[in-house]
Amino acid sequence: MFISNNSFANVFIFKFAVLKVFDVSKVLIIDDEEKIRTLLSKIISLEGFDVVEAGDIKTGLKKLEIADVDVVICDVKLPDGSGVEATKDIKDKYPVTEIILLTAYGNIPDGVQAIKNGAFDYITKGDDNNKIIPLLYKATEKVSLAKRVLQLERQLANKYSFDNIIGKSKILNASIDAAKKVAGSETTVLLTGETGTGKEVFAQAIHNASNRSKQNFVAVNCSAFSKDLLENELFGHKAGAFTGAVKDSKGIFEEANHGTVFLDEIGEMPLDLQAKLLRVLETGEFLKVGDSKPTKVNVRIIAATNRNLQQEVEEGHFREDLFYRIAVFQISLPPLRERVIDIEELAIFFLRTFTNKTNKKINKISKNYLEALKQHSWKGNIRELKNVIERSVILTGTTELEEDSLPLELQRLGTLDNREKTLSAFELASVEKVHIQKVLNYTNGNKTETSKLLNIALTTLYRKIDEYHIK
Ligand SMILES: Nc1ncnc2c1ncn2[C@@H]1O[C@H](COP(=O)(O)OP(=O)(O)OP(=O)(O)O)[C@@H](O)[C@H]1O
Repeated sequence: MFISNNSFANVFIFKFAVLKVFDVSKVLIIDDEEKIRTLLSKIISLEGFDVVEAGDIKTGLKKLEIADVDVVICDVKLPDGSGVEATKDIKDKYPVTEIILLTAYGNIPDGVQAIKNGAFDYITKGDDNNKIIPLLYKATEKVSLAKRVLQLERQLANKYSFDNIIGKSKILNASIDAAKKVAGSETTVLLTGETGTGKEVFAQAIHNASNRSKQNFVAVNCSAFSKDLLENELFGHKAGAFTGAVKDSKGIFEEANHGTVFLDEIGEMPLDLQAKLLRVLETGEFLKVGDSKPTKVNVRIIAATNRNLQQEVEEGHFREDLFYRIAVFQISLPPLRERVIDIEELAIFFLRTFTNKTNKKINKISKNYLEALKQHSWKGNIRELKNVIERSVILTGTTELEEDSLPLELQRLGTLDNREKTLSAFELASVEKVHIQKVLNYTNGNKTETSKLLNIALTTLYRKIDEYHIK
């Protein structure tokens, strides 16, 4: 039982009408007494909140799955369990949602336990009538702040600007200049380049330098989904569109409304989705899966590919009209082997990143190590370099990165000045060294097992390890 006083509604509608400063928040009332639910619902709706109701915990949990609820007002004694216990389950599943418990008169322990279980607060039915609306405002304020923090954290994690794109080479700077010029416009941009050349980093820098920087930047990798999943990911769906679609769901285009959508690996997008994308580009409209009414959005598109899209068009894999629509402004990102001059700066940057993470005191990169980096062909570009440095930092126990901490395929088996001490890549012994190292890796460094697998005596293995300087 909750309110018996009818003047309650009038007092609070008057008192708090002026305080309506938040977006419409959704409140779920879980109470088995219909009269109370209806009255509470009326009062809360009059305050401008969007209200949903449930008569028991099970129905309440279902409503939580379907609606984006900010605050739950929950009775303690419900036909299928206790609201105090349900608080725990709800907070586990929806940590941002706040819960206000309605406890029985004089039952403080319930309230205390509810707060221990994560409730925002509790009020005593009938006694604390005048507290419900102010408490609701406080709870919704906490929810909006939590949502804002989540959004800011997401933005911060993605905060790339042109200033922290590392590299001084002319070829990279030409790409940066072009990107800076186009950033402030609304033009669709196509970034091309091999894998790991920094296309996503550029896309984020363009977004952050644009007028849309305070809005969402949402990235999707078109090659990571099947056709149906990608359609759902991009455009969202209506409840009931397919088995399991219990509630309306926003797609990436809606999430990024007023912001930027980054379509990575656009060359992998199936042809019929390309038609839908063209429509978004031309009209700003699309149909959600299972919907008959178009949804309108305002997004800027930045696309990226490591394929030759022109060739994909010629081969019939990519729509020509879409190609011309997205390739308005193309920026190509150079592979790392074409900007060897940037390798040192990048290596120092990643060394700093990983020593900070691991608390190691490595502050130097040896000449040989750097030379080996410069001679490598870097098919995985900056991503590969980053991984190589991370590996070396893990393996290094001194203050300097040495060549022997590099993967074997990067180690130059001998430099010009100490050729006599090391092995030429053509010598049979170099193959033996690599093979022993591989078997040692396979056995996690277990020498007895390694010698057995190699079919040599353990003493021979030790001799060879010493001879080839295997670590
Ligand atoms: N100029 C740069 N300075 C520092 N880090 C960079 C730079 N460019 C790329 N990186 C880093 O290299 C990695 C690969 O970059 P990114 O994901 O942007 O490449 P990509 O071209 O989009 O790759 P893919 O085509 O495989 O999606 C990331 O970890 C990124 O942080």
